[in-house]
Amino acid sequence: MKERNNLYPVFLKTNTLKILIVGGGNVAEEKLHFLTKSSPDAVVTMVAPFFRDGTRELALEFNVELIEDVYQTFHLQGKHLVIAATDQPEVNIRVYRECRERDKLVNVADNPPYCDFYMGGIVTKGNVKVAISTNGTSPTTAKRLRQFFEEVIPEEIDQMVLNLNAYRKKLKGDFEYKVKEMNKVTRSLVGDEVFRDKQN
Ligand SMILES: C[C@@]1(CC(=O)O)C2=NC(=C\c3[nH]c(c(CCC(=O)O)c3CC(=O)O)Cc3[nH]c(c(CC(=O)O)c3CCC(=O)O)/C=C3\N/C(=C\2)[C@@H](CCC(=O)O)[C@]3(C)CC(=O)O)/[C@H]1CCC(=O)O
Ligand SMILES: NC(=O)c1ccc[n+]([C@@H]2O[C@H](COP(=O)([O-])OP(=O)(O)OC[C@H]3O[C@@H](n4cnc5c(N)ncnc54)[C@H](O)[C@@H]3O)[C@@H](O)[C@H]2O)c1
Repeated sequence: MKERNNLYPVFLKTNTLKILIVGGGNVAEEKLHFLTKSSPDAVVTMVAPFFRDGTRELALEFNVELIEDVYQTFHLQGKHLVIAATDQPEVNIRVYRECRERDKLVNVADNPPYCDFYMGGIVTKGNVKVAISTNGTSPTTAKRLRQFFEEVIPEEIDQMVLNLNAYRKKLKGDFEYKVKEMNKVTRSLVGDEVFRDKQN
């Protein structure tokens, strides 16, 4: 059978969930960069004996706690999501194992078999967010698609969702009426051909 992406995307409230990144090198910094680009208010702790200068700058800007230490099991306490990105494969695998034992979601960066979840390519335009996954088959494609959508999705999309939100609040009627009305006013956003098969 043809392969398809069966992953289920969710939009995590990273301002209340606690994230741990193990490692402070290139890969850890890249993961931190994209995490804070999407979620500047994420609650992040990093543990490593060495941190890059760029990581220290990001940590200062985004209020990331840096612990200068080798990874120890107790660092997992209170964490919901864990990303392992050290250059020591045995440390990354230990983090993976100890997270699974504690029912914590874990991602060993760039190592698909050791990921409960993948980081995605992410486009943010105000309230609108698009997340991209290639099922772990081509991170480069995820990056290129992210760049493409950053270019083609207009900044004004945020004003549109705000206007629609305000319009919905003004509508008087039951849920069914509101659904119909919201679909009616947004019909022109998708091509006519969509309506040949669909009711809305
Ligand atoms: C999207 C993004 C998000 C982020 O990092 O936050 C992300 N990788 C990005 C970039 C990127 N990473 C790598 C390259 C070099 C290209 C290359 O070598 O092929 C580039 C491109 C570049 O840098 O140009 C290296 C790499 N990455 C993985 C492997 C292993 C493998 O492919 O098997 C290898 C080879 C390592 C090696 O050879 O040892 C694996 C993963 N990387 C993922 C996410 C997950 C899958 C996402 C999906 O489903 O598509 C997954 C599975 C796990 C994870 O890490 O979560 C971010 C772009 C952000 C942006 O630009 O917006
Ligand atoms: N740099 C890349 O773009 C790239 C791409 C693909 C794969 N990789 C692989 O990913 C791994 C990480 O690469 P990198 O460039 O980030 O390495 P790096 O040398 O820049 O960083 C390694 C980090 O791990 C930390 N570390 C080592 N032992 C630790 C421990 N016990 N507990 C906590 N932290 C510990 C170090 O202090 C350092 O901060 C390597 O195995 C590398 O081969 C790197």
